[in-house]
Amino acid sequence: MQCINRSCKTLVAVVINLSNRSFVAPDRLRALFSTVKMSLEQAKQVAASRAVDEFVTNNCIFGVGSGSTVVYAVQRLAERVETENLKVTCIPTSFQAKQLIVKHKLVLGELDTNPEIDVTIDGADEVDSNLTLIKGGGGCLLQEKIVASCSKKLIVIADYTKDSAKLGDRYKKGIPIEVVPMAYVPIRNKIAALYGGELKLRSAVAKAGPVVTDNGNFILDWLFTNQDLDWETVDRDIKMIPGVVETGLFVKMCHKAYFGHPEGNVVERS
Ligand SMILES: O=C[C@H](O)[C@H](O)[C@H](O)COP(=O)(O)O
Repeated sequence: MQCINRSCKTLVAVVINLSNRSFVAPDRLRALFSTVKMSLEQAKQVAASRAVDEFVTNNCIFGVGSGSTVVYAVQRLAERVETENLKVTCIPTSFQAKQLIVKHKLVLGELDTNPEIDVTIDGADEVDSNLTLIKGGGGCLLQEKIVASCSKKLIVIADYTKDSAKLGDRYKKGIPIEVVPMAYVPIRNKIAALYGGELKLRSAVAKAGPVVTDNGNFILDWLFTNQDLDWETVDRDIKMIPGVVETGLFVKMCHKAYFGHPEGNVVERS
């Protein structure tokens, strides 16, 4: 872990050198970036394992969140199911989550048969000091919010870079808003008129045109400018606009958050 810290410091030095226009060998730079990325993955993994160890119990109904951090939670869950012979029914929050459940040979459930979930473990794009969340960086906000709303507890797992005092301090891509495709322009205008900022239709990476969600909708990313808004009111106001399906604002839903650090420690907030 000291090695990771050293690498982070070296990377900072490299960036300073770059800004001073000193020469840096590309291979060395690539290696440093990859070390920092590795340490972020380790941070996600320790947070995920801690949450699964603390909240998953025998016979529980378990909501499986979406995103890269949740991958580690499902891996840890599969280990525990195997070694402790646990019975856990998993409710997915996305196509990705469903694939993870199937890949790890876990029991797949659905809200039709399990409308009450004991605990859901999910990632987040940003978590503020009140446990208000921005979610939906991966486009899964709608099913994530439905599953969270059916859960006795929503537990967030994240690396330390998601831990924020105020929304917008660290996550710069805005608040995702899932909308019915035909309404994206009027919705964009109405939100800008209500609260300001800029709304961008999210573009797909390996496809021409916009991202289409698991539910066949579009995503607007709202780059808000006022960080001191009452997020509960904002969430309600935006959802009143016809054509808005859901927002990535999760207010008063999160029970506890675990932030993993590269050194292996986990900071908890509840
Ligand atoms: O739509 C995606 C979800 O809200 C994710 O939980 C969120 O984007 C965090 O993902 P990651 O764990 O990859 O940072």
